[in-house]
Amino acid sequence: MSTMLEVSGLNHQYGTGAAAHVAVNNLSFTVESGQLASIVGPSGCGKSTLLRCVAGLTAPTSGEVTLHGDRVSGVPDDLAVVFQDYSRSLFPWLSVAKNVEFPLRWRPMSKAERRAAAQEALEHVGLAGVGKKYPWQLSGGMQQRVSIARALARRPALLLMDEPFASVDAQTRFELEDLTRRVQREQGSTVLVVTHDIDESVYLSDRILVLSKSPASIVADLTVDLPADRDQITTRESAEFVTLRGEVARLLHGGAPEAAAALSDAAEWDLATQQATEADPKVTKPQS
Ligand SMILES: Nc1ncnc2c1ncn2[C@@H]1O[C@H](COP(=O)(O)OP(=O)(O)OP(=O)(O)O)[C@@H](O)[C@H]1O
Repeated sequence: MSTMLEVSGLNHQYGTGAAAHVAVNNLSFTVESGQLASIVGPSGCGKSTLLRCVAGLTAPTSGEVTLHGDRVSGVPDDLAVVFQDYSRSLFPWLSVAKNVEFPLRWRPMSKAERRAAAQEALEHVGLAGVGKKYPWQLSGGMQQRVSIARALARRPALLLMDEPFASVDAQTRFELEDLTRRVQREQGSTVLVVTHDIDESVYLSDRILVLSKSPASIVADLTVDLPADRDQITTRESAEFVTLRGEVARLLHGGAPEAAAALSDAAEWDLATQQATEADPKVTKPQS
């Protein structure tokens, strides 16, 4: 396997003097071509800052990022990012097909080739029939599928995903995790996912980089030795999954895996309660 991404001695500091805040501290790692790696770390530890530096959206204070050997300075043409907030990343005035085609406008492709690439990407994410609709006519999960299709249409050397499923319900999240794994394997893509969800990092990945509290540094680099064919029920019940989840939890929280499971459950509770409250304001979360 060849190295697709190399991060060397990366530091990032916001502000200067008394207001300075070091968000990322001397991070070094590589991601091999065709690998699906997750970055998991506590809230505010610097995950998004790291991702922005990798994407060329933020210049690191020091250190270097290279993509297939080329130094990243500005957003590389063959890199795509899927963000958490699909509602803000899709253009509401463009049809779904036009949204997916949009980043291809700068490629040396004919209109027909762009249209075909967009259609193929939509088929990959199970949305072959919705090209003429507008994003606001789709469910949240479908909109996030469109964002993924838009990223895939560019056949990126590296696909970055920043908390990509944090804004959808638990069932849709499972579907999107499976979709990501399937598409990644079909296309042999290299994917780096940032998540705060321990279970998701284990289920999705070939490898997990666990980050420390702020400023982010790597506390562990774990290989996920689960079968390539995964299933949301049997994989999550397997002894290997439970052991690895416990290991990540201990590294993150320095405590029992149950504590981390409770944290993950609490996050799902919050989301479910928020959705239920929007539907019926009388619904409230029970006090623990
Ligand atoms: N533009 C900015 N200016 C100053 N400080 C910032 C800026 N962006 C982020 N920070 C700070 O840098 C630290 C890391 O932020 P970052 O968003 O990278 O963390 P994160 O791990 O992605 O957080 P979360 O999991 O909550 O999304 C935080 O303390 C944050 O307040």
